[in-house]
Amino acid sequence: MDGKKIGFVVNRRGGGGKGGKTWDKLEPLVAKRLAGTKWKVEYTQHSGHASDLAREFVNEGYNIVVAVGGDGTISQVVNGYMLADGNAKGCAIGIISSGTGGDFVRTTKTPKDPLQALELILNTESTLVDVGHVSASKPNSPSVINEQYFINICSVGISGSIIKRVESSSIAKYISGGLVYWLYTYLTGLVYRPPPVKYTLTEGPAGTEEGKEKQMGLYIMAVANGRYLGGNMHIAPNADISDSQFDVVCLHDLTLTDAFFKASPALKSGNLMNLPAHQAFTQRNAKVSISPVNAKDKIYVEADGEVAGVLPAQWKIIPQGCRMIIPQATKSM
Ligand SMILES: Nc1ncnc2c1ncn2[C@@H]1O[C@H](COP(=O)(O)OP(=O)(O)OP(=O)(O)O)[C@@H](O)[C@H]1O
Repeated sequence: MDGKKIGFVVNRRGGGGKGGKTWDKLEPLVAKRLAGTKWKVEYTQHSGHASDLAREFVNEGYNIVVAVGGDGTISQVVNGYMLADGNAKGCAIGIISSGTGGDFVRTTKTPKDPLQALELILNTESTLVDVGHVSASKPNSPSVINEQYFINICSVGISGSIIKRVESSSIAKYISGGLVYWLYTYLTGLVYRPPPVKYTLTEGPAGTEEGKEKQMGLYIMAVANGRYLGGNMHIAPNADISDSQFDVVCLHDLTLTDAFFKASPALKSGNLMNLPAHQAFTQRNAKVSISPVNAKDKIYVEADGEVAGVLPAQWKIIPQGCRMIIPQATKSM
């Protein structure tokens, strides 16, 4: 750690307060372990603050920025890092997971134990991983485009509706994050009807099969860098965070019965491709675009578990855009 500077971005609210508890236990050990090394902790004060803090750490020449929180915090740290050009500045991201869903660390196999995660950060070389980028319309001003990075999965369809309901919910402050998510997943499942959308996978020359615009009734399309979403749904079992491509996994034109009795169990077990081809497909792509057939349909896009906008939206991958300290075995998954 000679001469290195380490910044910790701590979301004390992550995992319904688990982030704060994790950090309080870890801080004395960090102080001991990093004696003689320059390190600093900053606490998030509001939603989105983790991005600003990560950007400041990168700009101040920190070599490692550690996200202490859940998928939302990791995602915001990645956004700040990308905006500050962290890779070019020789900075890497570390993760101490203390959130609710923990989907990204499930893919990277980052230890759940905070002490083990800290030791990993202090003793492992960083590796280059891909970063996703999405541009989507702002929900209340469709002419304004929201651009952001994501590290795990960005999805649209029922998942976007669930996240939108969770974020707007007034009961969220009274019951646990996991329970709120579970509740809205079932409620949304009952009322969701796949809206018609147009989509293109990979930009091929107009008129060719590659760049051809197609149409479907959208149940869910996951533009995946990582493998899990929604707290352990194994939606993209073959996704690789360093192959320079997304795994695009799509479920479409499902009836309510098929969604509950076929798609949900298949999602949990990672066997989506056992569904018939007219209801599911998976494809490797670096670029994706989707727009609603009916302009008035508000179809929500979520990125790393937070609302990122509404359709129309476009995705592109930034190959090896970010340095991350993750277990070595996940380099070539
Ligand atoms: N001080 C704060 N006040 C209010 N919200 C905050 C604060 N700090 C962070 N947040 C927000 O808390 C949200 C949730 O954080 P995070 O994703 O780390 O935990 P989680 O949702 O419990 O875990 P997961 O995303 O893994 O399910 C993020 O949207 C973040 O912007």
